[in-house]
Amino acid sequence: MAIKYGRPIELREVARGTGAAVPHALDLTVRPRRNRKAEWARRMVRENVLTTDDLIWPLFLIDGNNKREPIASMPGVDRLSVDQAVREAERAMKLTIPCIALFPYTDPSLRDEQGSEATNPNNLVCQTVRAIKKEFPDIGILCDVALDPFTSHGHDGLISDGKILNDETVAVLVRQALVQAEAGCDIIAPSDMMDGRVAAIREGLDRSGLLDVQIMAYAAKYASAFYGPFRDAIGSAKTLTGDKRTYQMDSANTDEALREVELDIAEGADMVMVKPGMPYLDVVRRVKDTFAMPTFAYQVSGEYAMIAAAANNGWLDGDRAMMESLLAFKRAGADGVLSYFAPKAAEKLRSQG
Ligand SMILES: NCC(=O)CCC(=O)O
Ligand SMILES: [Mg+2]
Repeated sequence: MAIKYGRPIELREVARGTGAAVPHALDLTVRPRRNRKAEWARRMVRENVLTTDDLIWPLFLIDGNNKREPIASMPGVDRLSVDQAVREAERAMKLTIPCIALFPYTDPSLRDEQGSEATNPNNLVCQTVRAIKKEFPDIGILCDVALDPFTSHGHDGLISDGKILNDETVAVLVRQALVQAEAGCDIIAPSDMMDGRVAAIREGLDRSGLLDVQIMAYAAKYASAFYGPFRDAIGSAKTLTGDKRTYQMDSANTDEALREVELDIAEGADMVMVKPGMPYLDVVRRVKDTFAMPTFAYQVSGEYAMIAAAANNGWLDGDRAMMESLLAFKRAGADGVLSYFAPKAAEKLRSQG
């Protein structure tokens, strides 16, 4: 007898004699709805759970003091001055969110062709890392490595004749990773998609004695339309020339994602990431099943904006859509999610006890 998912396929033939006793009842041995009949029953058979441990909270930084600047395309998300970022780190601690991620809005006067501010040991990111670590040494801090918040052209790397240079960029990224790690950052997260950057950064960290600094590689990062609001947030939307398709992945591909992830693991990544999130859950599943590595997904700004905007219009229940979208990452096999919903979701999870 053929068996599928633990049950004989010919079940209907073998299971029943004369049918059910209740009038009008269908002759069904198996009724999947029984396991959904009450909340306690649903809890008993629930396969995946979201907890605050699954959340990484990205924060946007801006120069100044006691400043919070709303981002129009990301309702509910602000750019924060260093002191305010410290307060949000405290909020994350209290909500038991294990890790925050930092993204700077660099003053336009500090942006140049080379993204020089990226390697300034006193840039906004490094200042914030030091300020947070001083007050809250026990929260994890992730810093992005890429040049786009710092370049006048909005690209993640150095440009020559319209071409993004790989190897020259990697050398700068190593220096960027080092200033961040020296400031006290716990996880270096290269998001630039240059080839060979994970190996180069690992070597740079090890040579500087920063052996415990982890690397979370944005291993499969796609050239996506869903990054729009993020580019508003860091101020690169207006300046970006062209697109990022010569370094970020083509959304049509998944085998290529496996090759990218495999390379980053071989080069020393401790954790890998797929980005964006919701439109790429198939990639998350394949990566997790293939490599069994700590696997993260980034629910990016456009995904946040879609849900937030629809909720603000009364078109869907924002809280339920948020929780459903986050649980979907767990179902796809992710160990955690970078999400702008992190504090709101954590508050909800904690109120549910
Ligand atoms: N390197 C970080 C990002 O590009 C974030 C994109 C987004 O949230 O849209
Ligand atoms: Mg790669």
